[in-house]
Amino acid sequence: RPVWQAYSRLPELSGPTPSSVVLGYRYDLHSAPAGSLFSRWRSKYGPVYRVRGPFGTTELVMGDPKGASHVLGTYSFIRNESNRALLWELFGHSIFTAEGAFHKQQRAVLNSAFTSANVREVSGVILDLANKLRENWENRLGKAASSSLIIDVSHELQTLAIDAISMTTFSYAISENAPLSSLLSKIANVPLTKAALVAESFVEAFPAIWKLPIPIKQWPRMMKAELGKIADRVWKDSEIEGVTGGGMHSKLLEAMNNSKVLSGEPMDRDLAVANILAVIFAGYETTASAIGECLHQLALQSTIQNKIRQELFSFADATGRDPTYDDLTSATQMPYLDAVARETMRTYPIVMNVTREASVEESIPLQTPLRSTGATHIVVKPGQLIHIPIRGGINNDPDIWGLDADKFRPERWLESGKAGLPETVKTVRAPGHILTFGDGPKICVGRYFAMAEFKIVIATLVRYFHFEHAGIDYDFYRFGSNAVKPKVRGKDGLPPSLELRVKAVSDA
Ligand code: HEM
Repeated sequence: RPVWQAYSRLPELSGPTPSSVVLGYRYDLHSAPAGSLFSRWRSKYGPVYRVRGPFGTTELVMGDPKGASHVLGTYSFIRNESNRALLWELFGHSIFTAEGAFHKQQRAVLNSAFTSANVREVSGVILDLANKLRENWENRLGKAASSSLIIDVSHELQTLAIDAISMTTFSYAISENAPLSSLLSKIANVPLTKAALVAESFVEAFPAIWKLPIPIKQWPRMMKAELGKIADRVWKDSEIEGVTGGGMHSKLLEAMNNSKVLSGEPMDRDLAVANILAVIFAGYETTASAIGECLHQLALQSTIQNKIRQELFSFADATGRDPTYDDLTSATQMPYLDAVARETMRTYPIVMNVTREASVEESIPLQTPLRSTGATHIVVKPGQLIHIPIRGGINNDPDIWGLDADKFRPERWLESGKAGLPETVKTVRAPGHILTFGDGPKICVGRYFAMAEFKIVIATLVRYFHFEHAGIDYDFYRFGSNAVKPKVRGKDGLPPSLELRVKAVSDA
Protein backbone atom coordinates (compact mmCIF):
# COMPACT_ATOMS: atom_id res chain seq x y z
CA ARG A 1 0.00 0.00 0.00
CA PRO A 2 1.36 3.51 -0.78
CA VAL A 3 3.24 4.76 2.28
CA TRP A 4 1.97 8.34 2.00
CA GLN A 5 -1.61 7.13 2.39
CA ALA A 6 -0.92 5.75 5.82
CA TYR A 7 -0.11 9.30 7.01
CA SER A 8 -2.71 11.39 5.26
CA ARG A 9 -5.82 9.28 5.78
CA LEU A 10 -9.01 10.30 7.56
CA PRO A 11 -8.47 14.09 7.44
CA GLU A 12 -12.05 14.61 8.69
CA LEU A 13 -11.12 13.18 12.10
CA SER A 14 -9.22 14.69 14.99
CA GLY A 15 -7.56 12.84 17.85
CA PRO A 16 -4.83 12.83 20.49
CA THR A 17 -1.14 13.54 19.94
CA PRO A 18 1.03 10.66 21.15
CA SER A 19 3.87 11.30 23.60
CA SER A 20 6.29 9.70 21.07
CA VAL A 21 5.96 10.05 17.30
CA VAL A 22 8.14 6.96 16.82
CA LEU A 23 6.15 4.66 19.13
CA GLY A 24 2.73 6.16 18.49
CA TYR A 25 -0.39 5.99 20.67
CA ARG A 26 -0.05 2.30 21.72
CA TYR A 27 2.74 3.07 24.15
CA ASP A 28 0.52 5.69 25.89
CA LEU A 29 -2.58 3.48 25.76
CA HIS A 30 -0.88 0.50 27.39
CA SER A 31 1.09 2.55 29.93
CA ALA A 32 -2.20 3.77 31.47
CA PRO A 33 -4.81 1.72 33.37
CA ALA A 34 -6.78 -0.35 30.85
CA GLY A 35 -9.47 1.60 29.04
CA SER A 36 -8.79 4.89 30.85
CA LEU A 37 -7.47 6.62 27.71
CA PHE A 38 -10.24 5.29 25.47
CA SER A 39 -12.69 6.83 27.93
CA ARG A 40 -10.85 10.17 28.05
CA TRP A 41 -10.45 10.37 24.26
CA ARG A 42 -14.12 9.53 23.68
CA SER A 43 -15.24 12.41 25.90
CA LYS A 44 -12.85 14.77 24.08
CA TYR A 45 -13.23 13.67 20.43
CA GLY A 46 -16.52 11.73 20.33
CA PRO A 47 -16.92 8.00 19.66
CA VAL A 48 -15.05 8.05 16.30
CA TYR A 49 -11.56 9.56 16.14
CA ARG A 50 -8.09 8.89 14.81
CA VAL A 51 -4.92 7.97 16.67
CA ARG A 52 -1.35 8.19 15.44
CA GLY A 53 0.37 4.83 15.16
CA PRO A 54 4.16 4.31 14.96
CA PHE A 55 5.91 6.98 12.87
CA GLY A 56 2.76 9.09 12.59
CA THR A 57 0.56 6.65 10.65
CA THR A 58 -3.20 7.09 10.99
CA GLU A 59 -5.39 4.50 12.71
CA LEU A 60 -9.14 4.70 13.25
CA VAL A 61 -10.89 4.20 16.61
CA MET A 62 -14.46 3.13 15.91
CA GLY A 63 -16.44 3.60 19.13
CA ASP A 64 -19.75 4.02 17.27
CA PRO A 65 -21.85 0.87 17.91
CA LYS A 66 -23.29 0.63 14.40
CA GLY A 67 -19.86 1.14 12.82
CA ALA A 68 -18.28 -1.42 15.19
CA SER A 69 -20.95 -3.97 14.37
CA HIS A 70 -20.34 -3.42 10.64
CA VAL A 71 -16.56 -3.86 10.98
CA LEU A 72 -16.81 -6.97 13.16
CA GLY A 73 -19.62 -8.43 11.09
CA THR A 74 -17.89 -8.23 7.70
CA TYR A 75 -15.26 -10.67 6.42
CA SER A 76 -13.54 -7.94 4.38
CA PHE A 77 -12.17 -6.57 7.68
CA ILE A 78 -9.44 -9.04 8.57
CA ARG A 79 -7.18 -9.51 11.61
CA ASN A 80 -4.27 -7.10 11.27
CA GLU A 81 -0.88 -8.27 10.12
CA SER A 82 1.05 -7.90 13.39
CA ASN A 83 -1.70 -9.73 15.27
CA ARG A 84 -1.70 -12.55 12.73
CA ALA A 85 2.11 -12.80 12.90
CA LEU A 86 2.05 -13.10 16.70
CA LEU A 87 -0.81 -15.60 16.70
CA TRP A 88 0.96 -17.67 14.03
CA GLU A 89 4.09 -17.65 16.14
CA LEU A 90 2.13 -18.80 19.20
CA PHE A 91 0.04 -21.60 17.74
CA GLY A 92 0.80 -22.09 14.04
CA HIS A 93 -1.95 -21.77 11.42
CA SER A 94 -5.15 -21.99 13.50
CA ILE A 95 -8.62 -20.47 13.76
CA PHE A 96 -6.87 -17.22 14.79
CA THR A 97 -5.03 -16.82 11.48
CA ALA A 98 -7.86 -18.12 9.28
CA GLU A 99 -9.91 -15.71 7.16
CA GLY A 100 -12.88 -15.88 4.78
CA ALA A 101 -14.15 -19.29 3.64
CA PHE A 102 -11.39 -21.15 5.50
CA HIS A 103 -12.33 -19.36 8.73
CA LYS A 104 -15.98 -20.30 8.19
CA GLN A 105 -14.96 -23.98 7.89
CA GLN A 106 -12.86 -23.90 11.03
CA ARG A 107 -15.62 -22.11 12.95
CA ALA A 108 -18.17 -24.73 11.94
CA VAL A 109 -15.95 -27.34 13.59
CA LEU A 110 -15.20 -25.37 16.75
CA ASN A 111 -18.80 -24.10 17.12
CA SER A 112 -20.06 -27.66 17.13
CA ALA A 113 -17.73 -28.43 20.05
CA PHE A 114 -18.52 -25.40 22.23
CA THR A 115 -22.33 -25.41 22.15
CA SER A 116 -24.10 -24.67 25.44
CA ALA A 117 -25.36 -28.29 25.48
CA ASN A 118 -21.78 -29.61 25.25
CA VAL A 119 -20.57 -27.20 27.91
CA ARG A 120 -23.36 -28.51 30.15
CA GLU A 121 -22.17 -32.06 29.54
CA VAL A 122 -18.61 -31.35 30.67
CA SER A 123 -19.59 -28.93 33.45
CA GLY A 124 -19.01 -31.60 36.12
CA VAL A 125 -15.27 -31.16 35.51
CA ILE A 126 -15.49 -27.43 36.27
CA LEU A 127 -17.70 -28.03 39.36
CA ASP A 128 -15.13 -30.56 40.64
CA LEU A 129 -12.26 -28.12 40.10
CA ALA A 130 -14.12 -25.34 41.93
CA ASN A 131 -14.83 -27.68 44.85
CA LYS A 132 -11.20 -28.84 44.90
CA LEU A 133 -10.11 -25.21 45.22
CA ARG A 134 -12.68 -24.67 48.00
CA GLU A 135 -11.38 -27.73 49.92
CA ASN A 136 -7.80 -26.56 49.51
CA TRP A 137 -8.63 -23.11 50.96
CA GLU A 138 -10.70 -24.68 53.76
CA ASN A 139 -7.72 -26.87 54.72
CA ARG A 140 -5.34 -23.94 54.64
CA LEU A 141 -7.71 -21.85 56.74
CA GLY A 142 -8.13 -24.76 59.16
CA LYS A 143 -4.35 -24.89 59.70
CA ALA A 144 -3.82 -21.11 59.80
CA ALA A 145 -3.10 -19.34 63.08
CA SER A 146 -5.70 -16.63 62.39
CA SER A 147 -9.22 -16.82 60.97
CA SER A 148 -8.19 -15.30 57.65
CA LEU A 149 -5.55 -15.80 54.98
CA ILE A 150 -4.12 -13.54 52.30
CA ILE A 151 -4.37 -15.46 49.02
CA ASP A 152 -3.07 -14.49 45.57
CA VAL A 153 -6.34 -15.38 43.88
CA SER A 154 -5.03 -14.50 40.43
CA HIS A 155 -2.47 -17.31 40.56
CA GLU A 156 -4.96 -19.89 41.87
CA LEU A 157 -7.62 -18.95 39.34
CA GLN A 158 -5.14 -19.36 36.50
CA THR A 159 -4.38 -22.91 37.63
CA LEU A 160 -8.07 -23.73 37.91
CA ALA A 161 -8.86 -22.20 34.51
CA ILE A 162 -6.08 -24.00 32.66
CA ASP A 163 -7.26 -27.35 34.01
CA ALA A 164 -10.89 -26.48 33.24
CA ILE A 165 -10.08 -25.99 29.58
CA SER A 166 -7.46 -28.73 29.18
CA MET A 167 -9.43 -31.38 31.06
CA THR A 168 -12.64 -30.70 29.18
CA THR A 169 -11.04 -30.41 25.77
CA PHE A 170 -8.56 -33.28 25.99
CA SER A 171 -8.88 -34.94 29.38
CA TYR A 172 -5.46 -33.77 30.54
CA ALA A 173 -4.74 -31.87 33.78
CA ILE A 174 -2.00 -29.44 32.81
CA SER A 175 -1.45 -28.38 36.44
CA GLU A 176 -0.15 -31.91 37.15
CA ASN A 177 2.60 -31.49 34.55
CA ALA A 178 4.88 -29.26 36.65
CA PRO A 179 7.33 -28.10 33.92
CA LEU A 180 4.51 -27.26 31.50
CA SER A 181 2.36 -25.46 34.03
CA SER A 182 5.32 -23.40 35.23
CA LEU A 183 6.17 -22.51 31.63
CA LEU A 184 2.59 -21.37 30.96
CA SER A 185 2.57 -19.41 34.16
CA LYS A 186 5.84 -17.69 33.12
CA ILE A 187 4.28 -16.74 29.78
CA ALA A 188 1.07 -15.49 31.40
CA ASN A 189 2.88 -13.55 34.12
CA VAL A 190 5.47 -11.60 32.17
CA PRO A 191 5.79 -8.26 34.04
CA LEU A 192 4.64 -5.03 32.44
CA THR A 193 7.80 -2.96 31.89
CA LYS A 194 8.60 0.09 29.79
CA ALA A 195 11.05 -2.01 27.75
CA ALA A 196 8.31 -4.55 26.98
CA LEU A 197 5.95 -1.77 25.87
CA VAL A 198 8.59 -0.25 23.59
CA ALA A 199 9.38 -3.69 22.12
CA GLU A 200 5.69 -4.34 21.54
CA SER A 201 5.21 -0.99 19.80
CA PHE A 202 8.07 -1.82 17.43
CA VAL A 203 6.69 -5.24 16.62
CA GLU A 204 3.31 -3.62 15.88
CA ALA A 205 5.03 -1.24 13.47
CA PHE A 206 7.18 -3.91 11.82
CA PRO A 207 5.38 -7.28 11.99
CA ALA A 208 8.21 -8.82 9.93
CA ILE A 209 10.28 -8.71 13.16
CA TRP A 210 8.41 -11.89 14.15
CA LYS A 211 10.22 -13.70 11.34
CA LEU A 212 13.63 -12.89 12.90
CA PRO A 213 15.18 -15.13 15.58
CA ILE A 214 14.44 -12.60 18.35
CA PRO A 215 14.69 -13.66 22.03
CA ILE A 216 11.00 -12.88 22.85
CA LYS A 217 10.07 -15.85 20.67
CA GLN A 218 11.71 -18.27 23.06
CA TRP A 219 8.74 -18.85 25.39
CA PRO A 220 6.02 -19.14 22.74
CA ARG A 221 8.31 -21.64 20.96
CA MET A 222 8.74 -23.70 24.12
CA MET A 223 5.00 -23.60 24.76
CA LYS A 224 4.20 -24.69 21.24
CA ALA A 225 6.69 -27.56 21.53
CA GLU A 226 5.62 -28.79 25.00
CA LEU A 227 1.87 -28.34 24.69
CA GLY A 228 2.13 -29.54 21.09
CA LYS A 229 3.55 -32.89 22.25
CA ILE A 230 0.49 -33.49 24.44
CA ALA A 231 -1.97 -32.21 21.85
CA ASP A 232 -0.26 -34.39 19.25
CA ARG A 233 -0.54 -37.54 21.37
CA VAL A 234 -4.16 -36.85 22.19
CA TRP A 235 -4.96 -36.21 18.53
CA LYS A 236 -3.22 -39.41 17.39
CA ASP A 237 -4.99 -41.49 20.07
CA SER A 238 -8.32 -40.04 19.03
CA GLU A 239 -7.65 -40.91 15.39
CA ILE A 240 -6.63 -44.48 16.25
CA GLU A 241 -8.98 -45.34 19.10
CA GLY A 242 -11.83 -42.99 18.33
CA VAL A 243 -12.85 -40.26 20.74
CA THR A 244 -15.07 -42.37 22.94
CA GLY A 245 -12.42 -45.11 23.30
CA GLY A 246 -9.75 -44.89 25.99
CA GLY A 247 -11.91 -42.70 28.20
CA MET A 248 -11.25 -39.75 25.94
CA HIS A 249 -14.33 -37.68 26.33
CA SER A 250 -13.59 -34.57 24.40
CA LYS A 251 -16.04 -32.53 22.48
CA LEU A 252 -13.35 -30.68 20.61
CA LEU A 253 -11.60 -33.83 19.43
CA GLU A 254 -14.91 -35.36 18.50
CA ALA A 255 -15.77 -32.30 16.41
CA MET A 256 -12.36 -32.23 14.76
CA ASN A 257 -12.56 -35.92 13.94
CA ASN A 258 -15.97 -35.23 12.41
CA SER A 259 -14.72 -32.17 10.57
CA LYS A 260 -15.13 -33.84 7.19
CA VAL A 261 -18.87 -33.95 7.79
CA LEU A 262 -18.97 -30.37 9.10
CA SER A 263 -16.62 -28.59 6.74
CA GLY A 264 -16.09 -30.99 3.86
CA GLU A 265 -12.36 -31.31 4.66
CA PRO A 266 -10.69 -33.73 7.07
CA MET A 267 -8.59 -31.87 9.63
CA ASP A 268 -4.87 -32.53 9.34
CA ARG A 269 -2.57 -33.03 12.31
CA ASP A 270 -0.94 -29.57 12.27
CA LEU A 271 -4.23 -27.72 12.06
CA ALA A 272 -5.81 -29.88 14.78
CA VAL A 273 -2.87 -29.34 17.13
CA ALA A 274 -2.77 -25.57 16.39
CA ASN A 275 -6.50 -25.30 17.14
CA ILE A 276 -6.12 -27.22 20.42
CA LEU A 277 -3.30 -24.84 21.45
CA ALA A 278 -5.34 -21.80 20.39
CA VAL A 279 -8.39 -22.86 22.37
CA ILE A 280 -6.36 -23.58 25.50
CA PHE A 281 -4.47 -20.33 25.35
CA ALA A 282 -7.51 -18.19 24.48
CA GLY A 283 -9.62 -19.89 27.10
CA TYR A 284 -7.72 -19.83 30.34
CA GLU A 285 -6.10 -16.45 30.99
CA THR A 286 -9.18 -14.54 29.89
CA THR A 287 -11.62 -16.48 32.05
CA ALA A 288 -9.29 -16.51 35.09
CA SER A 289 -8.78 -12.74 34.79
CA ALA A 290 -12.54 -12.07 34.51
CA ILE A 291 -13.23 -14.10 37.67
CA GLY A 292 -10.36 -12.25 39.40
CA GLU A 293 -11.79 -8.83 38.48
CA CYS A 294 -15.15 -9.89 39.88
CA LEU A 295 -13.63 -11.08 43.19
CA HIS A 296 -11.72 -7.79 43.41
CA GLN A 297 -14.98 -5.82 43.03
CA LEU A 298 -16.76 -8.06 45.52
CA ALA A 299 -13.96 -7.46 48.04
CA LEU A 300 -14.47 -3.70 47.57
CA GLN A 301 -18.29 -3.89 47.66
CA SER A 302 -19.39 -6.31 50.37
CA THR A 303 -23.09 -5.49 49.82
CA ILE A 304 -22.93 -7.02 46.36
CA GLN A 305 -21.01 -10.02 47.69
CA ASN A 306 -23.65 -10.54 50.43
CA LYS A 307 -26.47 -10.36 47.90
CA ILE A 308 -24.94 -13.23 45.86
CA ARG A 309 -24.48 -15.29 49.03
CA GLN A 310 -28.04 -14.53 50.12
CA GLU A 311 -29.36 -15.75 46.77
CA LEU A 312 -27.42 -19.02 47.18
CA PHE A 313 -28.64 -19.51 50.79
CA SER A 314 -32.27 -18.76 49.84
CA PHE A 315 -32.02 -21.33 47.05
CA ALA A 316 -30.70 -23.97 49.48
CA ASP A 317 -33.47 -23.12 52.03
CA ALA A 318 -36.18 -23.34 49.38
CA THR A 319 -34.99 -26.56 47.70
CA GLY A 320 -33.02 -28.35 50.43
CA ARG A 321 -30.13 -28.99 48.00
CA ASP A 322 -27.06 -27.39 46.44
CA PRO A 323 -27.61 -25.69 43.09
CA THR A 324 -26.78 -27.78 40.03
CA TYR A 325 -25.13 -26.52 36.84
CA ASP A 326 -28.59 -25.82 35.40
CA ASP A 327 -29.57 -23.77 38.46
CA LEU A 328 -26.32 -21.78 38.49
CA THR A 329 -26.50 -20.86 34.84
CA SER A 330 -30.21 -19.99 34.87
CA ALA A 331 -31.08 -16.28 35.01
CA THR A 332 -34.47 -17.27 36.46
CA GLN A 333 -33.10 -19.39 39.30
CA MET A 334 -30.08 -17.15 40.07
CA PRO A 335 -30.98 -13.68 38.75
CA TYR A 336 -28.48 -11.81 40.90
CA LEU A 337 -25.56 -14.11 40.02
CA ASP A 338 -26.51 -13.64 36.38
CA ALA A 339 -26.57 -9.85 36.78
CA VAL A 340 -23.13 -9.91 38.47
CA ALA A 341 -21.72 -11.99 35.60
CA ARG A 342 -23.14 -9.62 32.97
CA GLU A 343 -21.99 -6.53 34.87
CA THR A 344 -18.43 -7.89 35.31
CA MET A 345 -18.19 -8.68 31.61
CA ARG A 346 -19.60 -5.24 30.70
CA THR A 347 -17.65 -3.07 33.12
CA TYR A 348 -14.33 -4.93 33.10
CA PRO A 349 -13.89 -6.61 29.70
CA ILE A 350 -10.63 -8.57 29.68
CA VAL A 351 -9.89 -7.92 26.01
CA MET A 352 -9.53 -4.13 25.89
CA ASN A 353 -10.01 -3.68 22.14
CA VAL A 354 -10.25 -5.71 18.96
CA THR A 355 -8.36 -4.63 15.85
CA ARG A 356 -9.13 -5.17 12.17
CA GLU A 357 -7.56 -4.14 8.88
CA ALA A 358 -9.69 -3.16 5.87
CA SER A 359 -8.88 -5.44 2.91
CA VAL A 360 -10.90 -3.36 0.41
CA GLU A 361 -12.21 0.20 0.24
CA GLU A 362 -15.43 0.28 2.22
CA SER A 363 -18.00 2.69 3.60
CA ILE A 364 -18.79 2.13 7.29
CA PRO A 365 -22.25 3.31 8.43
CA LEU A 366 -22.49 5.24 11.71
CA GLN A 367 -25.18 5.46 14.40
CA THR A 368 -24.24 9.05 15.26
CA PRO A 369 -23.13 11.48 12.51
CA LEU A 370 -19.49 12.60 12.68
CA ARG A 371 -18.93 15.67 14.86
CA SER A 372 -16.77 17.39 12.25
CA THR A 373 -18.75 16.95 9.01
CA GLY A 374 -22.11 15.49 10.05
CA ALA A 375 -21.43 12.50 7.73
CA THR A 376 -23.32 9.29 8.47
CA HIS A 377 -20.64 7.06 6.88
CA ILE A 378 -16.89 6.94 6.96
CA VAL A 379 -14.93 5.61 3.98
CA VAL A 380 -11.80 3.57 4.68
CA LYS A 381 -9.09 2.48 2.24
CA PRO A 382 -7.45 -0.96 2.01
CA GLY A 383 -4.85 -1.41 4.77
CA GLN A 384 -6.64 0.95 7.19
CA LEU A 385 -6.26 -0.23 10.79
CA ILE A 386 -9.46 0.05 12.82
CA HIS A 387 -9.68 -0.44 16.58
CA ILE A 388 -12.96 -1.24 18.29
CA PRO A 389 -12.57 0.12 21.83
CA ILE A 390 -14.32 -2.18 24.31
CA ARG A 391 -12.98 -1.43 27.79
CA GLY A 392 -13.49 2.26 28.49
CA GLY A 393 -15.11 2.31 25.03
CA ILE A 394 -18.48 1.00 23.82
CA ASN A 395 -19.05 -1.15 26.95
CA ASN A 396 -18.69 1.92 29.19
CA ASP A 397 -20.02 4.72 27.01
CA PRO A 398 -22.35 7.03 29.04
CA ASP A 399 -24.29 7.88 25.84
CA ILE A 400 -25.20 4.18 25.63
CA TRP A 401 -25.31 3.04 29.28
CA GLY A 402 -26.24 6.23 31.13
CA LEU A 403 -24.24 8.51 33.38
CA ASP A 404 -23.17 5.73 35.77
CA ALA A 405 -21.72 3.69 32.85
CA ASP A 406 -18.39 3.25 34.66
CA LYS A 407 -19.97 2.03 37.89
CA PHE A 408 -20.13 -1.68 38.77
CA ARG A 409 -23.89 -1.90 39.47
CA PRO A 410 -25.39 -5.37 38.77
CA GLU A 411 -28.88 -4.04 39.60
CA ARG A 412 -28.98 -2.24 36.23
CA TRP A 413 -29.68 -5.67 34.61
CA LEU A 414 -32.60 -6.39 36.97
CA GLU A 415 -34.43 -3.13 37.48
CA SER A 416 -36.85 -1.34 35.19
CA GLY A 417 -37.38 2.38 34.55
CA LYS A 418 -34.57 4.83 35.24
CA ALA A 419 -32.52 2.41 37.34
CA GLY A 420 -32.59 -0.25 34.59
CA LEU A 421 -31.03 -0.42 31.13
CA PRO A 422 -31.62 2.60 28.88
CA GLU A 423 -33.14 2.06 25.42
CA THR A 424 -29.81 3.13 23.88
CA VAL A 425 -28.19 -0.23 24.79
CA LYS A 426 -30.13 -1.68 21.85
CA THR A 427 -27.76 0.18 19.50
CA VAL A 428 -25.14 -2.41 20.50
CA ARG A 429 -26.26 -5.44 18.50
CA ALA A 430 -23.78 -7.95 19.94
CA PRO A 431 -25.32 -10.65 22.21
CA GLY A 432 -26.28 -9.13 25.59
CA HIS A 433 -25.43 -5.63 24.20
CA ILE A 434 -21.78 -6.02 25.22
CA LEU A 435 -18.66 -6.41 23.07
CA THR A 436 -16.66 -8.33 25.66
CA PHE A 437 -16.66 -11.45 23.49
CA GLY A 438 -16.47 -9.54 20.19
CA ASP A 439 -19.23 -9.81 17.59
CA GLY A 440 -19.89 -11.21 14.11
CA PRO A 441 -18.28 -14.31 12.55
CA LYS A 442 -15.23 -14.16 14.86
CA ILE A 443 -17.20 -13.77 18.10
CA CYS A 444 -15.57 -15.75 20.92
CA VAL A 445 -16.00 -19.50 20.42
CA GLY A 446 -15.76 -20.12 24.16
CA ARG A 447 -18.29 -17.59 25.47
CA TYR A 448 -20.74 -20.17 26.87
CA PHE A 449 -17.84 -22.03 28.40
CA ALA A 450 -16.44 -18.83 29.95
CA MET A 451 -19.80 -17.71 31.38
CA ALA A 452 -20.45 -21.18 32.82
CA GLU A 453 -17.01 -21.34 34.43
CA PHE A 454 -17.42 -17.79 35.77
CA LYS A 455 -20.75 -18.56 37.44
CA ILE A 456 -19.68 -21.93 38.86
CA VAL A 457 -16.46 -20.55 40.38
CA ILE A 458 -17.97 -17.33 41.77
CA ALA A 459 -20.95 -19.20 43.28
CA THR A 460 -18.72 -21.88 44.87
CA LEU A 461 -16.22 -19.41 46.31
CA VAL A 462 -18.73 -16.79 47.53
CA ARG A 463 -20.93 -19.49 49.12
CA TYR A 464 -18.03 -20.61 51.35
CA PHE A 465 -15.68 -17.62 51.65
CA HIS A 466 -15.82 -13.95 52.42
CA PHE A 467 -13.47 -11.72 50.39
CA GLU A 468 -11.95 -8.51 51.72
CA HIS A 469 -9.49 -5.92 50.49
CA ALA A 470 -6.05 -6.85 51.87
CA GLY A 471 -4.72 -3.28 52.06
CA ILE A 472 -3.06 -3.41 48.63
CA ASP A 473 -4.47 -1.20 45.87
CA TYR A 474 -4.60 -2.61 42.37
CA ASP A 475 -4.98 -1.08 38.96
CA PHE A 476 -5.81 -3.16 35.92
CA TYR A 477 -3.54 -2.96 32.90
CA ARG A 478 -3.44 -4.66 29.55
CA PHE A 479 -0.42 -6.98 29.71
CA GLY A 480 1.47 -8.16 26.61
CA SER A 481 -0.50 -11.37 26.21
CA ASN A 482 -3.55 -9.17 25.50
CA ALA A 483 -5.53 -9.91 28.66
CA VAL A 484 -6.14 -7.18 31.24
CA LYS A 485 -4.61 -8.14 34.58
CA PRO A 486 -4.08 -6.63 38.05
CA LYS A 487 -0.92 -4.73 38.97
CA VAL A 488 -0.03 -3.38 42.42
CA ARG A 489 -0.57 0.38 42.23
CA GLY A 490 2.66 2.27 41.63
CA LYS A 491 4.83 -0.87 41.40
CA ASP A 492 6.11 -1.27 37.87
CA GLY A 493 7.95 -4.34 36.65
CA LEU A 494 6.10 -6.84 38.86
CA PRO A 495 4.17 -9.77 37.42
CA PRO A 496 0.39 -9.58 37.84
CA SER A 497 -0.99 -10.63 41.23
CA LEU A 498 -4.21 -10.10 43.19
CA GLU A 499 -3.96 -10.64 46.92
CA LEU A 500 -7.25 -10.66 48.79
CA ARG A 501 -8.08 -11.46 52.40
CA VAL A 502 -10.14 -14.67 52.53
CA LYS A 503 -12.23 -15.87 55.52
CA ALA A 504 -14.57 -18.82 55.90
CA VAL A 505 -18.16 -17.56 55.65
CA SER A 506 -18.93 -19.02 59.11
CA ASP A 507 -16.15 -16.78 60.59
CA ALA A 508 -16.93 -13.62 58.66
C1 HEM B 1 -14.05 -14.14 29.86
C2 HEM B 1 -13.45 -14.92 28.99
C3 HEM B 1 -13.20 -14.60 27.54
C4 HEM B 1 -13.17 -13.40 26.90
C5 HEM B 1 -13.37 -12.01 27.49
C6 HEM B 1 -12.92 -13.68 25.49
C7 HEM B 1 -12.86 -12.69 24.51
C8 HEM B 1 -12.74 -12.96 23.17
C9 HEM B 1 -12.83 -11.96 22.12
C10 HEM B 1 -13.07 -10.46 22.33
C11 HEM B 1 -12.69 -12.60 20.92
C12 HEM B 1 -12.79 -11.97 19.53
C13 HEM B 1 -11.45 -11.60 18.98
C14 HEM B 1 -11.56 -10.95 17.60
O1 HEM B 1 -12.66 -10.61 17.16
O2 HEM B 1 -10.51 -10.77 16.98
C15 HEM B 1 -12.46 -14.00 21.21
C16 HEM B 1 -12.22 -14.96 20.26
C17 HEM B 1 -11.94 -16.27 20.57
N1 HEM B 1 -12.04 -16.88 21.80
FE1 HEM B 1 -12.51 -15.98 23.55
N2 HEM B 1 -12.78 -15.02 25.32
C18 HEM B 1 -12.96 -15.63 26.54
C19 HEM B 1 -12.94 -16.99 26.80
C20 HEM B 1 -12.68 -17.96 25.87
C21 HEM B 1 -12.70 -19.39 26.10
C22 HEM B 1 -13.08 -20.05 27.43
C23 HEM B 1 -12.32 -19.99 24.93
C24 HEM B 1 -12.19 -21.46 24.61
C25 HEM B 1 -12.94 -22.36 25.08
C26 HEM B 1 -12.09 -18.96 23.96
C27 HEM B 1 -11.70 -19.17 22.66
C28 HEM B 1 -11.69 -18.20 21.67
C29 HEM B 1 -11.33 -18.48 20.28
C30 HEM B 1 -10.85 -19.81 19.71
C31 HEM B 1 -11.49 -17.26 19.59
C32 HEM B 1 -11.23 -17.00 18.11
C33 HEM B 1 -12.53 -17.03 17.35
C34 HEM B 1 -12.39 -16.80 15.87
O3 HEM B 1 -11.43 -16.19 15.41
O4 HEM B 1 -13.30 -17.23 15.14
N3 HEM B 1 -12.32 -17.73 24.55
N4 HEM B 1 -12.52 -14.20 22.58
